[in-house]
Amino acid sequence: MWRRVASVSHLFSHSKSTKFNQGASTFKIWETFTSESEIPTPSKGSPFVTFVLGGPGSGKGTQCAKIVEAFGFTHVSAGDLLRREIASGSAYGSVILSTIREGKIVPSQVTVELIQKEMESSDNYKFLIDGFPRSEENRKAFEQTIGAEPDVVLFFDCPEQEMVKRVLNRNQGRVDDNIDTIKKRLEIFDELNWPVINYYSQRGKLHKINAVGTVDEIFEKVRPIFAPLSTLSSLFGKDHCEEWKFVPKEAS
Ligand SMILES: Nc1ncnc2c1ncn2[C@@H]1O[C@H](COP(=O)(O)OP(=O)(O)O)[C@@H](O)[C@H]1O
Ligand SMILES: Nc1ccn([C@@H]2O[C@H](COP(=O)(O)OP(=O)(O)O)[C@@H](O)[C@H]2O)c(=O)n1
Repeated sequence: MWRRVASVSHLFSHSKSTKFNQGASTFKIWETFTSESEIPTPSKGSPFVTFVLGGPGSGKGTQCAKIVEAFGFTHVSAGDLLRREIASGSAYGSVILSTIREGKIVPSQVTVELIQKEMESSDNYKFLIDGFPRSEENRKAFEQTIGAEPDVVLFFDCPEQEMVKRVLNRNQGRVDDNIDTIKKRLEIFDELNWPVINYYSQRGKLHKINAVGTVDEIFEKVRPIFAPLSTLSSLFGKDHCEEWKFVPKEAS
C-alpha cells in the first residue's frame, strides 16, 4: 500500500556545505509502502545513506555485496578504506595499522575524511557505509563533516561465539583476525557500539537483523527493507530514478 508523506527535510539542519547539500532541495519526499517497510526515497541533491553496523564477523561485508548486487548501492567499507590507506604508504598508515592491530578505533577525523572522499568521487547517490559509525564520536564526526544523517541503519545481531568462529575462519591474512585482537575488538564493540545502536533505535531508523543462518536466509530478511527502492524504479522507470542522482551545483 502506498502512502505519500511530504516533510520538511531535517537532514541538513546542522550541515556544512558539501557535494551533497549544495543546491539541495529544501524538502524531501518520503514514501511509505507498507506498514512494515518504511524508508525514505532518495531526493535530488541528497545522498541516500545506509549505515551497516554489527560486531566483527557478523557478516556486514557479505550482506553488503548482496545489497549492492540487488539494489545498486555503492559499498563503502570503513575497514577497507583504512587498510587501503595503510597499503598506500600514507602518513597516517603506521598509526592506523597499530590501532587496527590493537582492535581500537581509528580517530574519527581520519575515517570520516576517507569516507567523504569515497562518496565525493562516486557518481552514485546510494551508499552503504559498512562498519561505521563504530562509536558516538564516529557518528557525530560524520554528521558534522558530511552534513547528513543516515536514511537507514542496519544492525546485524550475531552471538559472540559465532562471530569469533567466522573471523577465525575468514582467512584473508588480516592482522586483526587472531584470537587476541578479536577479544579486544569485541570488548570495544560492547563498549562503544551499543550507544550508537541505541541512538538510531530511538530515532526509529534501526533495522535489527538476526545474523544467524545462511547468507541467503539472512539476505531474505534484508531484502524487504530496500524493496521499496526497486518498486520506485519499476513504477517511475529508470530515467526518472536517474534524476534523483546528485547534480553538481554548477551543472544544475
Ligand atoms: N551467514 C553466514 N554464515 C556463515 N559464515 C558467514 C556468514 N556470513 C558471512 N560469513 C563468513 O564469515 C566471515 C565474516 O564475514 P564478513 O562479511 O567479512 O563480516 P564482517 O564484515 O561483519 O566483519 C567471512 O569469512 C564470511 O564468508
Ligand atoms: N569506523 C571504523 C571501522 C573500522 N575501524 C578499524 O578497522 C578494524 C577492522 O574493521 P572492519 O569493519 O574492516 O572489520 P570487522 O571488525 O567488521 O570484521 C576495526 O577493528 C578498527 O580497528 C575503525 O577504527 N573505525
